[in-house]
Amino acid sequence: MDLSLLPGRLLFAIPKKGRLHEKCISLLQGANIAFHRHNRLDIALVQNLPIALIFLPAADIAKFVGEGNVDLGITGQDMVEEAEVSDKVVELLELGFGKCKLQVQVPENGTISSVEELSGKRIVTSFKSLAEKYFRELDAKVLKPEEIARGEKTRIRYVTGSVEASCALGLADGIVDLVESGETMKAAGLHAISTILNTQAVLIRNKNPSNYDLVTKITSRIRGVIAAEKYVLLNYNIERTKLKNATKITPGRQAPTISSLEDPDWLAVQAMVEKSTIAEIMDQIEAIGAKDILVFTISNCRVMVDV
Ligand SMILES: Nc1ncnc2c1ncn2[C@@H]1O[C@H](COP(=O)(O)OP(=O)(O)OP(=O)(O)O)[C@@H](O)[C@H]1O
Ligand SMILES: O=P(O)(O)OC[C@H]1O[C@H](OP(=O)(O)OP(=O)(O)O)[C@H](O)[C@@H]1O
Repeated sequence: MDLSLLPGRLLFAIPKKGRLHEKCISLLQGANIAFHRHNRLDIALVQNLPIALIFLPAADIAKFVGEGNVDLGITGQDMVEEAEVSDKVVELLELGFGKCKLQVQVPENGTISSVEELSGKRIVTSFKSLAEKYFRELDAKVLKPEEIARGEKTRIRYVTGSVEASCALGLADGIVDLVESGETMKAAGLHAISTILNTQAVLIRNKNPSNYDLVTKITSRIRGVIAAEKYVLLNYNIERTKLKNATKITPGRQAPTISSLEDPDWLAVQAMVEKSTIAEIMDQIEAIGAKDILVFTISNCRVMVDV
């Protein structure tokens, strides 16, 4: 990595591959952060802003942002917690993708049905520090001090992947692993008995970024891209007498835009609506008499909404 190119540039770490990578690339495109990544290079200079993109494993980004001199990064909240840097980074935005849960799982046909029964037994995971913290607190409640003093605490073993096979292969009594659809857990004959945390991809910065103004600009652009993906613009016409009922259904983000029509008995309404609810919303307003219902996608925006 040719570090001579970096002075004066904000360092922005992006997952170099894996399930978060593609979404991150489309976020950068939506935020007009233009770059060309040469094959196999882990650094790309942004052409239209003083930024250098650093492509790293998602598992390492939290450490580089929290303890290194990387200013900004995108990774999973689980990675931030696992890296034990949550006190060293500032979470700027939840990005709405990469959602999953870190859960304690045991064999469905086994004898263990609660986490308390796992205290003192064997756990396998790729999230060693999170699992150790969780079971240290559990052991303190469940085990006697003399049992802990005798070393009878829960034993946490680290594996890099295929954690779900650990019970069947006799290495563990339970596992701590991520669950998104639940397919892997089900296929492995496991079920969840406790959730340690919910996680999604986040934009994080370190406590003293090299360029606050640029961090603010990037955050605002990415917030706009996320909001534009989450919302659509709904337009429709409604009789003036039904406006109150209609705007209860489509209150908009701050308030709906109401425009008059040539026909004094009718009004035009425009409101932002969450994409995930648009079909149901259209059903409801059509049922009360809305006409000419049109939905427009938002290519980009700057609105302060929870994303
Ligand atoms: N089903 C899932 N399995 C693993 N990680 C997931 C899942 N769903 C969302 N994530 C998020 O993605 C992060 C893992 O991304 P990462 O790129 O490190 O691994 P990966 O997608 O499994 O790719 P690779 O195995 O090539 O490293 C997790 O920490 C979590 O935040
Ligand atoms: O609930 P699901 O949608 O099935 O996803 C959860 C699985 O995905 C991840 O494994 P990954 O696919 O990254 O492979 P790995 O086991 O090598 O980590 C994770 O470790 C779980 O095993």
